[in-house]
Amino acid sequence: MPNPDEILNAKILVVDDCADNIDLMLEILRDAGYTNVTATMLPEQVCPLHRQHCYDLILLDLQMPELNGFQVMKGLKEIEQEGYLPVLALTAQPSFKIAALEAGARDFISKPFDLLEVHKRIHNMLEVRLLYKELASYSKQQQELALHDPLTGLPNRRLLEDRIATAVQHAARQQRRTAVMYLDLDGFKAINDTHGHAYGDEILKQVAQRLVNSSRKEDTVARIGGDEFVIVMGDVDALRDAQEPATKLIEVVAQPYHVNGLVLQLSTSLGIALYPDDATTVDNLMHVADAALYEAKRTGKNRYCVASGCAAAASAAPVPAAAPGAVPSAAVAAARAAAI
Ligand SMILES: Nc1nc2c(ncn2[C@@H]2O[C@H](COP(=O)(O)OP(=O)(O)OP(=O)(O)O)[C@@H](O)[C@H]2O)c(=O)[nH]1
Repeated sequence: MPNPDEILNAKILVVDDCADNIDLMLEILRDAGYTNVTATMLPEQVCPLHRQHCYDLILLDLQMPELNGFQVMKGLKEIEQEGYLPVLALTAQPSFKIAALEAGARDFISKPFDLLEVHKRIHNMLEVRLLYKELASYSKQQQELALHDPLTGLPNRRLLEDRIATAVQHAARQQRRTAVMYLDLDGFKAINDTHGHAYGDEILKQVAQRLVNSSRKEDTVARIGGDEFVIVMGDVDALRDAQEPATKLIEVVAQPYHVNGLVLQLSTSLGIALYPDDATTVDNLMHVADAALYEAKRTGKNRYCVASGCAAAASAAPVPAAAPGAVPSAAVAAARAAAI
């Protein structure tokens, strides 16, 4: 529920073609403690002003010569993105009251003003408006959470599948390819076991950031499980367009990590599947990329394999040496041993 300060700080616009009416309303609002109040005598300015300031309340006179309040509300409806018209209509015409509500106003105040009624209606409307905004922002937050991984902020599996489907549709229309790259860090369990889960979390966040920084803006980088990430590349012509980025990703993951005064290195394995060469559905692309990843793990880790012929395309990205003063984890040691 919005608190009294939030209500008094709400953004209010007064619209009236009569300067005396504006002065009176401004005085009423300021006396009541409202701090964020502006006014205009130009009805054609209401939409541009609302687009810019997103008012919590618009006190709108209905009878104005050039553009009346009903026309202003029509314009506001077109630009109001949240679907909530924060209009309180001001009218001296009893017959306009219902018409104003039908046109989208939330409530009305009759002229001449009854002070008590003005205060109550404005307060009640702001309370509902701010509550509506809180709910809208909570619901947006919930949607974000449902589609993103809370640790890294990356898209989760649900959003990833959607992105693959979109990329595949686009590729089908353009007669192009889509690459799905499935990454799994090598020996990550040992990092958790040696340095603790919180330390592992920090590494995962840094890996996520590096993958994002090394990918194109239009690619999707998702985290779909513990130490598993997937990158979707659209607009791919041939396998080599995925192989070069794959090598780069393996290299950036292998750069040293500085966490809690320790320097640590790790490697990653990666499987590549191409639409439409290796599979044509989202599930199958993921499945085939996962199988290629498994092959990369099986043949020594710290490399990529492609779905169509892993052995031939296996990358020989070197396992990085530990930096001076490094504390190599069991994971790195294992990866290095596997690569020798
Ligand atoms: N820190 C942290 N660890 C996680 C999280 N989710 C899963 N894990 C751990 O990540 C590890 C994943 O290890 P695996 O991929 O199974 O095994 P690995 O040691 O990486 O071995 P290979 O994949 O064969 O190289 C497991 O120990 C999980 O408990 C998380 O959110 N944070």
